[in-house]
Amino acid sequence: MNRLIRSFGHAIEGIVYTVKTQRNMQIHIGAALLVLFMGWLLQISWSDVLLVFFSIFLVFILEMVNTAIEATVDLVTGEFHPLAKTAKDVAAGAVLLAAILAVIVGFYVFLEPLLVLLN
Ligand SMILES: Nc1ncnc2c1ncn2[C@@H]1O[C@H](COP(=O)(O)OP(=O)(O)OP(=O)(O)O)[C@@H](O)[C@H]1O
Repeated sequence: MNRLIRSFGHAIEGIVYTVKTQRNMQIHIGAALLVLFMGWLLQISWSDVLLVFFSIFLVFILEMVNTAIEATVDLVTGEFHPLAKTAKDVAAGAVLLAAILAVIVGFYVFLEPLLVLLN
């Protein structure tokens, strides 16, 4: 049980580290809070809330994996290496893809209620 609690503590440390040190993560959190507030204002359906949560968490998760890969690469080498570049670029690309998906979901969920509100 103690081991389980310790693992949980390490996981929380990882989340806190990412939020504290990664500017992109802070931007993702700001954007997520804004989107959730908009969802509340526009009274989007529960299934759309779920969709929004999935996209938000996907971006958070990949930003954390990206941070882990960056730390690992920096641990292994401080020198310029084509494989280090590949590892970091691919990880960053994964975050970008998740962010694009989040924008697509945003359009799908918010476009209609926004148009209704504006009319
Ligand atoms: N050791 C290295 N060898 C080769 N290229 C590298 C190396 N370290 C970084 N790069 C290149 O520089 C880019 C930026 O790397 P860096 O470690 O500064 O990430 P970052 O800009 O802090 O990323 P993020 O904004 O996601 O935190 C990488 O995507 C990669 O193209």
